[in-house]
Amino acid sequence: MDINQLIQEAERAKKKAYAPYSKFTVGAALLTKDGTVYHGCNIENAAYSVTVCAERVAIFKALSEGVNEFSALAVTANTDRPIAPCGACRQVITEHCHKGMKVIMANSKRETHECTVGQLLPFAFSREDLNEQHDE
Ligand SMILES: O=c1ccn([C@H]2C[C@H](O)[C@@H](CO)O2)c(=O)[nH]1
Ligand SMILES: [Zn+2]
Repeated sequence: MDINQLIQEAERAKKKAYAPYSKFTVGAALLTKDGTVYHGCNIENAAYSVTVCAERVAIFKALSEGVNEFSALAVTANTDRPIAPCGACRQVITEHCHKGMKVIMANSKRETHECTVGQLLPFAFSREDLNEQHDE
């Protein structure tokens, strides 16, 4: 699966978005090591803060099926520049995807921007920081 195909999968996922409040639809496509693609779309809620982004939906779908080895993530929306995942999603992506994994950001004009997970969230707080947890 090449990058353009993965973006196309993200575009398909975007069509399923449930975004009646923002009207801002987002699609994500998560490629697993074995070549399976998990789709994600944003799912909003009348209690706005309960909304889940497309990226996290894709990751949580895979994890909930016992799949946790990923090789690329594509995200797309109707933005002027290729859509950049929000901070909450960057934290979740960092927890479950290796540092060198490619993140492909795109928009509906098929403009793209690529970076690695490590570049997406430098100096990330991670599970390693919890190892030496002491009370004062
Ligand atoms: O990277 C992003 C940024 C935003 N959203 C969603 C959340 C909300 O439903 C809407 C507007 O923020 O877009 C995503 O799914 N992914
Ligand atoms: Zn997000």
